[in-house]
Amino acid sequence: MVKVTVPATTANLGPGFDTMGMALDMYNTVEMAIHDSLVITVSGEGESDISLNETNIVYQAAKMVFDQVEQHCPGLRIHLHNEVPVARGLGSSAAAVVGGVVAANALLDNPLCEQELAELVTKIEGHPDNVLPALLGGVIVAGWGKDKLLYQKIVPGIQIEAVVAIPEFPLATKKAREVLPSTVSFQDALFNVNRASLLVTALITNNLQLLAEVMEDRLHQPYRCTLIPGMNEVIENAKAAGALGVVLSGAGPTILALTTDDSKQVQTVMKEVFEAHGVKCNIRVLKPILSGAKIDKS
Ligand SMILES: Nc1ncnc2c1ncn2[C@@H]1O[C@H](COP(=O)(O)OP(=O)(O)O)[C@@H](O)[C@H]1O
Ligand SMILES: N[C@@H](CCOP(=O)(O)O)C(=O)O
Repeated sequence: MVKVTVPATTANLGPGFDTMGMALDMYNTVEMAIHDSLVITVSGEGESDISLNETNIVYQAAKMVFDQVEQHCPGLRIHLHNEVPVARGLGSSAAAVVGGVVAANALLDNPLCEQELAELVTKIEGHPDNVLPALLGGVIVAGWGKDKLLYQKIVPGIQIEAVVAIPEFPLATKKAREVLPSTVSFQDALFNVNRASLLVTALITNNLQLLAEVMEDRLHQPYRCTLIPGMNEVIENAKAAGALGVVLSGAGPTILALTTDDSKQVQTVMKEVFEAHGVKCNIRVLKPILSGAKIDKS
């Protein structure tokens, strides 16, 4: 039996749409063993909603590893324990995909190397900005090159915390991608190239002042705010309360505010402004983590 622990992630980080993401200290676990049939059990977040049959994406991801090494996928006994809320923009699907792939690879004595795992989870999820930080930890910048996935892990030297305001309503990433435009203006494209480049620079040089200035986006947030009541007001008021960058976490609806010191005021403001717009939310204070999926084999 193998047990894989996978972190939550916050993808995009504002301007880094489908390109940048960061691992956070909230975890899902996947326990997997070969069995005479497929048996899936779930506890924690999503325990009454997550599929218990072949459509479960942890199983689907695991099966793709067996397919890739041209081995028949046996029956599997899978237990999932989830801390990551489902369809809230904290990488629950990414944690499921990474957990399934890493667990199956471990059951097969790790035939797939890191690059192969990174490319497989990205192909399954469709973009690298949540699955790669879930796999590798830290902040990841990634995208497809001509014939391979290009990625780089950044280890920020700055001590920051992430206040996340997690609305009680779910927003499926698929739905949040459907509202995105097929084309954007040259000015908006240039804006995001500029801010994403400056964001990477701020993280590498530990420049907090620059970080606070550049976590802005024109490619996805202006369109997704129509799906999340109070989103823009939560972002603006959290910044006014002293947060550094405040962005939509992944495809939402969670809003993430980076802070460096006492975040009590930021937490209060985020909760109150969401509630003023009829949205109940949970507030969690998370920390960026530098490690990704971890395997325990017994
Ligand atoms: N622990 C899990 N095990 C299996 N499937 C999961 C798990 N967590 C999430 N999922 C699947 O991922 C879907 C949510 O993915 P998505 O819409 O991308 O939201 P998120 O922003 O949380 O990644 C759920 O509907 C469910 O099908
Ligand atoms: N770049 C994607 C990221 C989705 O992250 P998730 O945690 O919401 O699954 C997007 O913004 O659609």
